[in-house]
Amino acid sequence: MQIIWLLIKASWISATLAILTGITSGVCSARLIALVNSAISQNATQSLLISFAGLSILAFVTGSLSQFLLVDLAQNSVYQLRLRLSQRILASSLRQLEQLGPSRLFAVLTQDVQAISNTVFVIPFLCIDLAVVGGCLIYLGWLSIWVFLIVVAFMVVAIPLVQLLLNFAYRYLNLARQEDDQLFTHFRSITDGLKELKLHSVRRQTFFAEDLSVSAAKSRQYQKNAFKFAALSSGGGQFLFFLLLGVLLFGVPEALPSTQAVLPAYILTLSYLMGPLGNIIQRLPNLASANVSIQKVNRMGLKLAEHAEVETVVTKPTPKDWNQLKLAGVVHTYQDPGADHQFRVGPIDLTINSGELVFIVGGNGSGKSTLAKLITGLYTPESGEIRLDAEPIVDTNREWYRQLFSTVFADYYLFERLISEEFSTLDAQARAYLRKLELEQKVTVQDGQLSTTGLSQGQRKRLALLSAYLENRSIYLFDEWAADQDPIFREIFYTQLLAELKQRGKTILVISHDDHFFHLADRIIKLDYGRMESDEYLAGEQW
Ligand SMILES: Nc1ncnc2c1ncn2[C@@H]1O[C@H](COP(=O)(O)OP(=O)(O)OP(=O)(O)O)[C@@H](O)[C@H]1O
Repeated sequence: MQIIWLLIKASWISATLAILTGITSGVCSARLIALVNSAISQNATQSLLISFAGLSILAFVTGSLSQFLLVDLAQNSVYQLRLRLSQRILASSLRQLEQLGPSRLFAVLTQDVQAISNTVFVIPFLCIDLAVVGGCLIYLGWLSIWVFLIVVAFMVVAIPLVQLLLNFAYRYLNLARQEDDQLFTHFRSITDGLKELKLHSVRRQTFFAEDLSVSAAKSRQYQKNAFKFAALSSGGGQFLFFLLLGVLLFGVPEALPSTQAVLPAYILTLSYLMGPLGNIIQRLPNLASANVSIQKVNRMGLKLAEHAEVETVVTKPTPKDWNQLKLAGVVHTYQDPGADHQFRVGPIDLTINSGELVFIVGGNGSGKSTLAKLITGLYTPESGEIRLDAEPIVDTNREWYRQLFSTVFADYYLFERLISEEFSTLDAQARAYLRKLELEQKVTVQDGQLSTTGLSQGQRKRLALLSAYLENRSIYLFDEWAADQDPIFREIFYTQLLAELKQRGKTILVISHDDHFFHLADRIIKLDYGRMESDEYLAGEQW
């Protein structure tokens, strides 16, 4: 069971201790049953009373200790799983994550990790139950080896039958989990496409009836089937148990008269066993469901690991005085499985000089944002090379290289926490920029934390610009930054803000469709269908 591995991986010492104390507790419980049997069949003596009291206390202490250890272990393993998975996602290549898609990542991070943590919670109880069952079986063997063999033979037939039913449950849970990925995509459509759905009743009804309801119904059906099979296996287990009692009560005394004396003890012990055995059978479907989730997380984890970037802690300072950033024959191809055609950007040969203001222009879908991801090191070129002066950018220094860039992509994410090299002056700098960006009435800054990000699109983009300003890196990249700005602020951006950055010695790459500001660039690179159509230096000083 993979979930047990999860616990052992969290700490094998605690796991071993928990197992040992759990076994002791189980054996004590079984021994207590044996004592009860003795006390019923003989007279209750002083020594039996002392043993009974001692065993009860030992069963309580070892049982509690085992559960405490397992509770710690269980919670630690869920904690580690959450962190490990998040780290793996952070270490994966951007392209790989784009292909997996946010819905699948989100489903794994929330639903699967939750399913695992819910099941891990019942494992401590399951372990104690298993120990009790084990101890009782040993006692039964000691009472009469023949009856024990009959019980074991019965179990050898009964357990695979129950297991068979559980396998069906397991299969349906797997299908339900796969369908839930699809369902999560529809849930995202509800949250992200709320406006469009509200405004278009036919779209809303079609989406609801043909996408969401279909997916939810499939998931419901799979879950129903899964839990019905699980119920059948649990009920079947109980039925088989009573069948066993019947055989012991009515069949065994006929065949083996010598066992008559131990049968009351047998029946008492087996009846005591029913509780823990029932619990185990009931909890097995939970384990199956957690196993599906673990497989899902592992599969995702493995996939992520396959594409994990070389983890490098950036110790080398980012260069401030570089001269040239060179792309030589750089190519990126989008190879989405299922897509009938590929899109290729490149081969791109391009040299960007330090301090240049470069506009990257071209029609929609010409590859501007892809080129930006290649230049910033977010995409690894599938062929060709990027060099910063003499240094080729490879897997081991790509993380270092990325620290050169401050970006505001078209699909930027705005963090409420600001980061700056100078933490002591961060608030003062941020307030100055808030004034410059005409946001001081809307947002305040305290200890590097923005008071709100709930603003208009254009205002949020200004906050993203503020965040980039504070990072104070060598190269700035703006992907259609001005698209959401009013004409006045658009003008301010092109004529003042870019000029100030240039005066501060920054290299600036601006992806833009605003052709009436193109004359302000030092250089214009035009892309067409993934190729560089032109690279034009503009004469004269515009600033
Ligand atoms: N995540 C993606 N998955 C698959 N293909 C993609 C992806 N992003 C871009 N593409 C492909 O690359 C092409 C260029 O996209 P890109 O975003 O680089 O263009 P762009 O010039 O920035 O366009 P726009 O001006 O519309 O922002 C697209 O037409 C599409 O075929």
